[in-house]
Amino acid sequence: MNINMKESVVVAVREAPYRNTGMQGINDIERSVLEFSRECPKAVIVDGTVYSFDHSFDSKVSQEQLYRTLIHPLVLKALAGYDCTAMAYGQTGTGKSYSMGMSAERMSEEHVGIVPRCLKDILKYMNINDQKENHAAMGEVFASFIEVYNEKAYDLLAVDVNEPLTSRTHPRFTGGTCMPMKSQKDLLQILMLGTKNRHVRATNMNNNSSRSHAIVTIHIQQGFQHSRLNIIDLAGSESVRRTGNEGVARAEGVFINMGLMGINKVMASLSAGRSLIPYPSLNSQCSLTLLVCISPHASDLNETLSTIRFAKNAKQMKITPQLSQQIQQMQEMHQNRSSAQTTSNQSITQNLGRLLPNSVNIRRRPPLSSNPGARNSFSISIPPGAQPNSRKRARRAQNALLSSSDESDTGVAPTGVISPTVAEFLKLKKEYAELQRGLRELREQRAQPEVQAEEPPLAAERPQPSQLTFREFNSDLSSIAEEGDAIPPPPFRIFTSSPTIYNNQNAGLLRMSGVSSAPTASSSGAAVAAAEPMPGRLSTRLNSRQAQLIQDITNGQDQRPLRRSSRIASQSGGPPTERNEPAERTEGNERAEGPSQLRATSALAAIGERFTMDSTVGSQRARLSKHRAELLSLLNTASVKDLQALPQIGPKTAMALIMQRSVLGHFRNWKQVEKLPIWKDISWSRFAKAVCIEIDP
Ligand SMILES: Nc1ncnc2c1ncn2[C@@H]1O[C@H](COP(=O)(O)OP(=O)(O)OP(=O)(O)O)[C@@H](O)[C@H]1O
Repeated sequence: MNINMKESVVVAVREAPYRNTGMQGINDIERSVLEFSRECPKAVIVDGTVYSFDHSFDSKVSQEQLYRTLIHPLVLKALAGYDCTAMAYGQTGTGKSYSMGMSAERMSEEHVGIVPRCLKDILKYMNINDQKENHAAMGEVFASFIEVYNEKAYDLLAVDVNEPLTSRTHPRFTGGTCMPMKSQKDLLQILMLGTKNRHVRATNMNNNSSRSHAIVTIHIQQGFQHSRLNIIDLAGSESVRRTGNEGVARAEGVFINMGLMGINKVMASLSAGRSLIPYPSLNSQCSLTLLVCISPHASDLNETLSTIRFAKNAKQMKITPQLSQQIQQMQEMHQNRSSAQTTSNQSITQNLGRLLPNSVNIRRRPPLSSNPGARNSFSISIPPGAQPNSRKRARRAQNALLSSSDESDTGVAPTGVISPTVAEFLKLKKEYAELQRGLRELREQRAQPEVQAEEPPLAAERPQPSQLTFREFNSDLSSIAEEGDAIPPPPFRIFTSSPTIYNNQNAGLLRMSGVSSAPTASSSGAAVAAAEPMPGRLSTRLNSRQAQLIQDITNGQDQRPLRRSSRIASQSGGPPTERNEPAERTEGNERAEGPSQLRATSALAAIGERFTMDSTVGSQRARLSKHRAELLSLLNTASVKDLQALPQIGPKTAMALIMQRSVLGHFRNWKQVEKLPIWKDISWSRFAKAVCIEIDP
């Protein structure tokens, strides 16, 4: 799923079922004023006029579909650190509370509403489970439940719910009692308490009409990062005449309408570009998803049109979602610490460009369009007198709408800010998969003898180990492993399991045909050309090869091959470079790769050196220690993207590492890294094995 973190306002419309006939469809007595068309899923036709929103749901939409399409992206945004609000608006009795899932009464799976579904996903993504020990949890989740009744806020979870939050005992609005959430059971409890305490009353329009605006806030705490997901069920707009309310109920109705008017004013202010809005969940930095519920009844047409107007105005709001301040500070810290990273990222991109086929797209996103709120909020009117074939015309209009909204989609571009967000994860994951595919293809090409014979790469053109970028190096590791000719056995216990480093996801398996298991420098060129795909597990193969090599070393025959660049150089007739010699770095290279990049590459080069280590235990230990230090410094400076180039580090782990690093300042040692709550099950030991830092020297 592609989520635009900067998409500010999403507006959807949902048709309510018929009040008397339930879901049976068109009522005999009252005609429906709403029409939906499959060809134009974003539009709703209200009494012949087409209105287009971001989503349009008829009365048959399930709660699950509604949640997945409309709210799930908001949950991901909240997890990525944005404050978000989902709000239901509409006439009384049109299903706002039902959609939002504010009630604890009807909890069969089919009818579960938005609040429980949000919490379920948030707990899942944050790895919070009350059945398990929460050592692997990514943070904590809390929830509060308040209502605004007759213009006063009440904490529905407080001991004394009749004490308004704004009273003297609470000099400042506190946001209500926050309860820790570890499971759906915890949520059910607060929903039950809240529903019990919330003001509801039977009216002519709804047996269980909410008389207050209710707000469930899910607080997501990840390190210093605190984001909120507000889920608001507004009380329904009502006409005193139609509800037939008298006395207190009538007064409530007046307050409800006043409150809704206040929200209208806020929206007008936001549309006018003002940013100082005294509403925590409806402001210029909070992503908003608005669900408007409308009635199909002809007798409700005025209210329906008024609701549609509200929705159209909402779409005009100028909202720029911002990461919470703490995250922004952390990002700044991170950017300062690795200011050279941008340059290095660029060089990674350039270098990857060299390595990858043209089809692999690693471009940055284009900048944000100037007015993102202005799209998808338009309508086409069919003049009432212009029948008889208004439906046909409406459909034509819809088609026009469809194509124009598609065009506008391409016009609105997401931000160019590279933030460690869920969208980034998804995008990076995709990019990485493409990248690996590209590398595989490239390797396959390289493995073809005729290609090699035609254009042997010159040693000078080949990137030397210390010049390699992060991913190149990784790919180099795997391609070296694939060539399979150069891997020395681990002569002491530290490396007994080190072959897993080659067995990362990049590794397509190749075997050497017609060459010995430990080829010499002179044979290695031919060996590369003779490489061919071989099924099976690399680690198993390496183990048998190790055994052979251990034997060779024990017999005093050091047949370690030269490094890859040397082999290639010898292939092209040039002089082989010195084994393990640090690559010469030109001035241009220095500039292209920032310090952190150089650290990254040298750290990885240290991993590479393991292939050609001397056999003395002392020097091995010294190298391992250097390698560990360099890799740690890499962990302290690398970006989310770069971290993912390490074996066993996926987007989530990379992001979690960055978060932890921001919280701790930097990682002091590997023990500290090992203790981080980000490693699940055996993921730490896998990672430690894969990057060869598993045993303290
Ligand atoms: N899509 C739906 N499917 C099944 N039942 C629904 C649906 N929408 C609403 N209902 C039912 O209609 C009734 C009124 O819905 P609900 O109380 O959610 O309306 P509301 O808009 O919140 O009203 P109010 O503003 O007066 O509180 C409830 O009994 C609810 O269960």
